[in-house]
Amino acid sequence: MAYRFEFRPYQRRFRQPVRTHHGEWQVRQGLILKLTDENGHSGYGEVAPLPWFGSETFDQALAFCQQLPSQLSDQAVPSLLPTLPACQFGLESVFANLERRLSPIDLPNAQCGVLLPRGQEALDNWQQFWKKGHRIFKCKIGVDSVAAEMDWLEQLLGQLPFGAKLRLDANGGLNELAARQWLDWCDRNGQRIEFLEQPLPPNAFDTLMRLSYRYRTPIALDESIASLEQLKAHFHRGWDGIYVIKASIMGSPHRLQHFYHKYPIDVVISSVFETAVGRQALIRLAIDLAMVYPDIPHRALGLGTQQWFPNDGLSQTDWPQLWQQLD
Ligand SMILES: O=C(O)CCC(=O)C1=CC=C[C@@H](O)[C@@H]1C(=O)O
Ligand SMILES: [Mg+2]
Repeated sequence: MAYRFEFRPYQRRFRQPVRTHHGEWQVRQGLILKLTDENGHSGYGEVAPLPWFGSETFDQALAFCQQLPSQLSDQAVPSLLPTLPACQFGLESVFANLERRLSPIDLPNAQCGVLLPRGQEALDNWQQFWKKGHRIFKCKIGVDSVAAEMDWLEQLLGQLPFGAKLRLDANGGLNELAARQWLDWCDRNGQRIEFLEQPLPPNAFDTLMRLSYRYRTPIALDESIASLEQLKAHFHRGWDGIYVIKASIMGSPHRLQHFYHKYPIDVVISSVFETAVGRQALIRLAIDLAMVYPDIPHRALGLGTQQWFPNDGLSQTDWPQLWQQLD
């Protein structure tokens, strides 16, 4: 069967820059894909590059989409180069969305971790999310001094009810001493810290392994395992911590699911600040993975990022309307 392929670039300015050890991120650029079959049914997908995690750039993804024919067959996808993981994910998703014809669903808020702003704004904002049912809160560290960030987070823990859990994310921005200070701090805060994400850069694998044995608080990796090849390498080198999977930049979701069938690793499906189109593909993937091993407890998804954008219509799940407004 032949399908009409269309794509529309988008860009979304964050309400405030996302400040991490990588720097300040002001605008999210991506592409929405649309595939229409001969009966007029359409499916949608999203290409959301994250080059500082190792994916292609937006310009490379745009150039790739521009050179695709306007008529695609379903053999078009598997042959993508591994250097275009966000395009690979988007194309497999658009075919799956068309073929499965599932209506958009949402997550219960308790199953969706919220990325809070830093500092005083986190103290001012967490309650609105708690009232909406969120129980998992993520905070970025590794930007200011350890002392200043610990002071802020102790204030936050002092305000959070005991049912809440914190995820800390250093984006590889700590050195070993600071990582040990943070892990000691996490251990001293008992069960209230779910994990410490990427305390050291990806090239510090041996130290990350050592720290994962020395401290009780789990260590989660995302920059280290940004591609499926890196994920497999970490698994076979013995990483038995948490895998934060940014599936939107990890290429084929089918290949990821195939690996998970064989090795049910401890996974968090995490956002790269996609629109509702990409977010829906991640929710579907998370459900598919959970259904493989329904008896394993599954961690909340890291998809609580919509509040970082103004109400620009790209968080809605009325995709024909979302598509129209990109014209
Ligand atoms: O994982 C989450 O809970 C939210 C998404 C998130 O934290 C990130 C998305 C994209 C890039 C980074 O700034 C950051 C991360 O490092 O996980
Ligand atoms: Mg992270």
